[in-house]
Amino acid sequence: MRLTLTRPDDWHLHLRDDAALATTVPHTARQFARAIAMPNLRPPVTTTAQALAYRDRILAARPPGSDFTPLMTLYLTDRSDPAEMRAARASGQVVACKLYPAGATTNSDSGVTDIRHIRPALAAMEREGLLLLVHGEVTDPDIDLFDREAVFIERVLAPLLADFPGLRVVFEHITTRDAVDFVLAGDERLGATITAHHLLYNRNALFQGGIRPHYYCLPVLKRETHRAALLAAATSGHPRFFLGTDSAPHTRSTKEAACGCAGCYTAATALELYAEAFESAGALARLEAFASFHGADFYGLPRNSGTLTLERVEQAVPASFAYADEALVPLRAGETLRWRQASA
Ligand SMILES: NC(=O)N[C@@H](CC(=O)O)C(=O)O
Ligand SMILES: [Zn+2]
Ligand SMILES: [Zn+2]
Repeated sequence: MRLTLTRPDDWHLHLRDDAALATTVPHTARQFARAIAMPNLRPPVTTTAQALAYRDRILAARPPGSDFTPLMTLYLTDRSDPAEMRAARASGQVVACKLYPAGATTNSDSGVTDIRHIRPALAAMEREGLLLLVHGEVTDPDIDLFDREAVFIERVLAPLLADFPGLRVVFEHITTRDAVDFVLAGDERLGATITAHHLLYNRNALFQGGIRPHYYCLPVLKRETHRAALLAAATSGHPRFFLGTDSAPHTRSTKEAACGCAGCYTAATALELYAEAFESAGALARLEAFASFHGADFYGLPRNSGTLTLERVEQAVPASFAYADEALVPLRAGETLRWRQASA
């Protein structure tokens, strides 16, 4: 069996930088025409000049003949300058800014400590037509880790949407039924990305016979009722849910550690993982819209031409990839996937 889709885009991706790009860029370029390049580098990408320089490094890592296009983002901080938003828009390469609540996730220590600090920047984004992408978790240590997304909706996201009625917002890597319901109840300014791993796994995967660091990401996997709600949303055909892998590489030694990093690496087999999830719901016919249409439409960008074909032939996932001078362990390392990309 074969499944041919319009070439998809990844609306949430971590490519990292420098030597890492030699691994990450070819993996993503093999499947995706475009990807939103997350700005949580060290130091973070906070200016248009930094974003354009980062873009050049990504382009230089493309395989020969690849037309893969990174879409650039800026990292919001307490000191984000509204004037930077005009420069970002004028560059034609920066499409969005990313809100990381300070301390919420990997490389978020320069993130925003209070939304009030970025009100001028948000107003400028609204004027310039830049999207706001959010890591939607509160960082309040009194809030249970599994409740941080739901509390973010109520404390931060709902007021923010009300205060900036012209801002388009993507609720990134949603993990709960609460987030699905909030997006469904929202207007056309609010979209959401969903990862393959949150469609395929619930939190049991983290503890299957022992602790499984390669299933640890943020927001953390939730209980089965939430996974089921995400799968229903992704396969519903609703246009404001779209593909964002959140593929987030960390070296083996920083994952398999006493205090391991958050992030699952899925870019090398992203479409195969999504195909498994959609097949499990009997919804393969809806994969193309989720992967290739809804995101482009939400961002106001043209849909891609060209196609990607998956075939229902098993493939083994490598135990690891070379990554700078270290090893990178992908999700499902050493296991088998039901689908593989044809001839690429
Ligand atoms: N998702 C993750 O667990 N990690 C991401 C950061 C993020 O997307 O929150 C990373 O950069 O490693
Ligand atoms: Zn995040
Ligand atoms: Zn991410």
